[in-house]
Amino acid sequence: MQNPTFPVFDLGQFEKASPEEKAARGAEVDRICRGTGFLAVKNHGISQAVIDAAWSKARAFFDLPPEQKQRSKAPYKGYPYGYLGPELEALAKSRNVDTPPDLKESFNGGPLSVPPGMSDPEALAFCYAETIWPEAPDGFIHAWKAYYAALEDLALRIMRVFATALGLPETYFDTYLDAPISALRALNYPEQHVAPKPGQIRAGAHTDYGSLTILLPQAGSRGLQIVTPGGEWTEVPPIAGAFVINIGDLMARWTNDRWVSTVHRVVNPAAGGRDRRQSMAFFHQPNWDAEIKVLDACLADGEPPKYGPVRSGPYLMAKFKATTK
Ligand SMILES: O=C(O)CCC(=O)C(=O)O
Ligand SMILES: [Fe+2]
Repeated sequence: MQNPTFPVFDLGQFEKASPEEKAARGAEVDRICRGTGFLAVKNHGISQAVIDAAWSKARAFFDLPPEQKQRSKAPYKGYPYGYLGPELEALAKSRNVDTPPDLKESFNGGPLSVPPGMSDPEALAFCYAETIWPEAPDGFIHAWKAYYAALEDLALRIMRVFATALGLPETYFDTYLDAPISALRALNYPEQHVAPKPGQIRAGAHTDYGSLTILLPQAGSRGLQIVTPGGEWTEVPPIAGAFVINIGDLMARWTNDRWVSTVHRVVNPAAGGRDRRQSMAFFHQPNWDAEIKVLDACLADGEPPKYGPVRSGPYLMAKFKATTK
C-alpha cells in the first residue's frame, strides 16, 4: 500500500503555473523540506525509454559474472568511479558508526565532460577522474550517458523549485550549477542467501552529501526508510512513475538547517525474504568551485550563520573518502 502521507510533487504543473501559484507550491515544498526533505516528483518529463534503457543495462551489468564486473573496478581505494564490488562500503561510517559493510555492489560514473578551463589538480584527479566503463553489456555507455544527462537537467529544474521554495528568484542557484560535479550510481542489493552479520544492512544509516539526490527505486520494492521528525523509522513507498527526491547535507548547510538532510537507510528483506533490489541514485552536486555560504534568506536580521562557507568539490571529496575502505 502506498503511504498516504508521503508527499508527491507535480513538477510539470509547477513549471506552467503563474508566479502566485508557483509561490504557493514552493511554500509547500519549503514545508516538506523543513520536515524530512523527502518527496516524490511526478510529471517530470524524463522519457520512459531513457529510464528503462539505463535500468536494464545496469541490471544486465550486475548479472555478469563477478570476474567480468571486476574488470571495471575502481583502480584504488578512494577512486570514485567504476565498479565497487560487494562489501566495500559502509555508509554508516559517514556518521562515525562502525558497522559491517553494506550488502550491495554499485557502478558509479561522474560528469560527462570536463568544463573548459578546469585545471584544479584535485578536481581533475577526483570528480573528473575517468569512469571505468564496463565492456558489457553492449549499449551500456550510451544508455548511462543519456540517463545522466536527463537527470542533470531534472536536478536543475528541481533546484529552481527549491529557489522558489526559499523565496529566492527562480534561477538563483543556476550559476552554481552550470558545471556540476554530480555522480550517478547504479546500486544492486543481491539476493541474500546468507544471514547478515549483526548490524549489517543493505545501506547503513546516512545522509546524502550534496544538494539533492534523485532516486529511482525498483518498482514496487521495499526497504528504503527515513527518520521522521518524530524520530521514528518510516518506509518510503515506491510510487509508480515518480522519482524520490531528497536534499543532502550541502542544502541543509546552505539553508542554515532550515531544511533537513534526513537520515535514511536500506534495510534487509523481512525474515524469510531474500529478494534482490536495484536502484539508481543521482547525487547532484554544485560546481567544483561553487562557494556554499549560508543564504541571507535563511537568516533573521542579525542572526549569525551556523556554518562558514565551503567549496563544493573539496567538501564532497572529504565526505566521500570517509566511507570507502
Ligand atoms: O537504494 C536506495 O533506495 C537508496 C540508496 C541510498 O540512499 C544511497 O546510496 O545514498
Ligand atoms: Fe542515500
